[in-house]
Amino acid sequence: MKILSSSQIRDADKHTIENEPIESIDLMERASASFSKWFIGEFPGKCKVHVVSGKGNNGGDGLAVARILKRNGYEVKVYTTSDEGSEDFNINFHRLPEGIERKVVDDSLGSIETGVLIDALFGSGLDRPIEGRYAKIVKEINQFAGQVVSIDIPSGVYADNPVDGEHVVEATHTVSFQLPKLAFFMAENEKFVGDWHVVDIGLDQNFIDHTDSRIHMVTLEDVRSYLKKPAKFSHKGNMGRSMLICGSSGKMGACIIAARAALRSGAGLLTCYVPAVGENIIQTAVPEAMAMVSTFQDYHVEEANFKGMDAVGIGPGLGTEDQTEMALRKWIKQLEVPAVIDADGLNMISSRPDILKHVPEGTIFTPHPKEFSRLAGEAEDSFKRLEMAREYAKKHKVIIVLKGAYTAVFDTEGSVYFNSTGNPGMATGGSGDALTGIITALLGQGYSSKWAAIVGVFIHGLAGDEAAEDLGCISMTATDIIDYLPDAFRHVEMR
Ligand SMILES: NC(=O)C1=CN([C@@H]2O[C@H](COP(=O)(O)OP(=O)(O)OC[C@H]3O[C@@H](n4cnc5c(N)ncnc54)[C@H](OP(=O)(O)O)[C@@H]3O)[C@@H](O)[C@H]2O)[C@@H](O)CC1
Ligand SMILES: [K+]
Repeated sequence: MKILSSSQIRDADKHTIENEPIESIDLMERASASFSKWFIGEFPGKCKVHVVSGKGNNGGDGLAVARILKRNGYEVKVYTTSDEGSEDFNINFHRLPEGIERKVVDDSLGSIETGVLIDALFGSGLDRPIEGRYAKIVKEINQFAGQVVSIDIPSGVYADNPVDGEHVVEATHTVSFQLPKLAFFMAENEKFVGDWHVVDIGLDQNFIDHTDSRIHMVTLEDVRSYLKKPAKFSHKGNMGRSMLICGSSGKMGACIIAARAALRSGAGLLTCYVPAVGENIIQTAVPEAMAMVSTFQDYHVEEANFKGMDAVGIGPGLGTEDQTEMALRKWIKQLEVPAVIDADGLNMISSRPDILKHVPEGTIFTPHPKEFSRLAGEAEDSFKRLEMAREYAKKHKVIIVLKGAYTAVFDTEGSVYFNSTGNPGMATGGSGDALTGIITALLGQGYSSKWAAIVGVFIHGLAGDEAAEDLGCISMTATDIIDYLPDAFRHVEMR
């Protein structure tokens, strides 16, 4: 699914009005009906609803929603910051039926004790920080003890830029029209956006399809269409020969997790290249994998032999010994197959950036934000980090998997794909090692680097979601994520 900027959405809105054709006020009615349908589903008990409307079209939506909810049996009170506003605001202001309490407010809503508050103060037309009387209203909204539902976007949040003021509505839910907004994927906006939802308002799909956007959200349908099904005559040899270069004394767990995840992701033949300390451990814990053993006891020092391999995963539990760093340099120089580099592998590249020039095009890096800042420098905010990661991926011709609440995959052409699965329970030791194993296995099965990363991240998150459903976010471990991989793959396969 594409993510469009505010101005692109405005163009889609204009195009729809001209070409459907539909009057602007009727499009507002359609949007408000979609919002109300969501609202009624979420709050079926006929609670008291407080609608706070600004003077623009976001406020106009609020007024139409007030009318629709009243018709559906809710007790509704409307607060407007003026009695006049945009053309469509004015029409909906006059359409407010009897029986809806109205209040034109200056800088205070007055005391609101119960019910649900709908925030329609500002939408995508916000163009400066919220100040003065509006700031006081936002403060009151944030002091309200009940749930706050923002129409389209929380007031004070910009769709495409970082928040620049102190006064921003902290919504429990945000119901966005047609498409999600880039702002929803940024960690610092989580407290403003709450849980977000998208409702269809019937903007011209053809227009959206032909609008150029390099920002996407990966959906189940996307992954479904890219998932390779094993051919009828497949055998272990053509399901990919993959190698994981992993482990050091005290860090063999990372290796076991990556190996198990790779096997659960369809790796045909898996070899784990480990230091001697790891031989018995890996052979016992993961009997399905072969072990290639370094002569050195505690960590990696030598060249691995990649001959006959289809994909390589480098990183889980490697440690950052100087000699391992020397080895990493050699591995990277002799890489001729697709590879994913994670964790200690990335840390070593950060401390020796000259290694970068030897990294083959299309290699996948899977940093979390801290690892990314070691690679590319600190970013002021998530929007800047997004631009930095996009530039880094383009410049070095690598695929970046930037891990976070919404893990983002950056391809070498400047496009970014936000993942839509996963939960906070996955921020647990070993979770990243599992992802490395999954992506290595997919590379081995012939997925392009970009789609191995996108599909791998989605499946990893989906397995985490299935695990969380049964076990809860607090108790789940990386091993649980692996145990739920079969469910996740089945879920994607199901039609
Ligand atoms: N996309 C779609 O297809 C559809 C979109 N729809 C809806 O339209 C919404 C966008 O509406 P919108 O353009 O009228 O803007 P909105 O946010 O209501 O602001 C209005 C005015 O507020 C002002 N203002 C700005 N910042 C300010 C500040 N800090 N402090 C004080 N004032 C400030 C500024 O006016 P100014 O004061 O500069 O004259 C601005 O023009 C969108 O979010 C969605 O809900 C649906 O109805 C139908 C389909
Ligand atoms: K709003």
